Amino acid sequence: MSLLDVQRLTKTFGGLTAVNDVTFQVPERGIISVIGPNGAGKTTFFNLITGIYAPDAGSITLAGQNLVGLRPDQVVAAGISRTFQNIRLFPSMTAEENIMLGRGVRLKGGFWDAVLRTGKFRRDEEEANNTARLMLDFVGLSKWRGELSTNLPYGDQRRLEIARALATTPKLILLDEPAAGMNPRETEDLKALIRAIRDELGVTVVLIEHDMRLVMTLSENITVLNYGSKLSEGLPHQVRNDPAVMEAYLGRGAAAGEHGKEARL
Ligand SMILES: Nc1ncnc2c1ncn2[C@@H]1O[C@H](COP(=O)(O)OP(=O)(O)OP(=O)(O)O)[C@@H](O)[C@H]1O
Repeated sequence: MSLLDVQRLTKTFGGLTAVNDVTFQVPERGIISVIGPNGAGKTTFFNLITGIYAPDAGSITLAGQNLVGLRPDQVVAAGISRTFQNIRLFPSMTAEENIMLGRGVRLKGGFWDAVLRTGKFRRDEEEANNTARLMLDFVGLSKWRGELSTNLPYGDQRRLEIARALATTPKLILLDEPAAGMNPRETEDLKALIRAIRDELGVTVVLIEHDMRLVMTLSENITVLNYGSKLSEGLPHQVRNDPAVMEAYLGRGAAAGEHGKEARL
């Protein structure tokens, strides 16, 4: 059984079908990429899985549990966390505090436990602290623990976002363009981190990425979206050699003349 099972998912915005009848399955402990030209529907697809948008049709299950109709925080509690295309850290908080916020969804105590600082609250706080330290260590950012997140180098801010998503102890993590803006060295480090997330934490990874070198060397399976529909799917070399994929990229890339990395499969 797939860990994530998406069947015939569709989402329209007015007259535009952003995601069109997409079926997508992710095996447990897989590293899977979703690629496609700009506007292909990739982020909308993630937004549907994470409860930001409700689909018009189709089903989404995680380990057999239905996710359609859940709020984003409920999807996190069910076991899916994510990072976003643009950095979404709290700049006035330290690296550690940013991660503790991510942990909030797993806390057991309620509002009054926090107000009254009950034993349950203190245990929650201690657990959040421990998780934050473990995750900082895991992504290699221990030295930045007490530093404001805004003062971290760019690549480290992106790693911190991943640490925050991991602090919710997900079954599956969705990474939306994790290598965007990274230099080649940072991208290599990111590749190792993504492998460690799967190999050491046992967390399944799905990423949207435009950096084709990263996608082709890291992914076990690739799904290509184009105008909201699934255009191709398969092993990296199969997708790379699929004429329909080349045409989708080169057609648009050549027309726009500016897609850079995207056009180079
Ligand atoms: N909230 C919205 N309202 C209306 N249209 C939207 C909305 N969100 C996305 N779209 C449209 O849906 C289509 C798919 O957009 P989406 O952002 O999912 O593509 P993408 O593949 O993630 O693109 P990129 O690679 O540029 O990030 C686009 O035409 C976009 O303009």
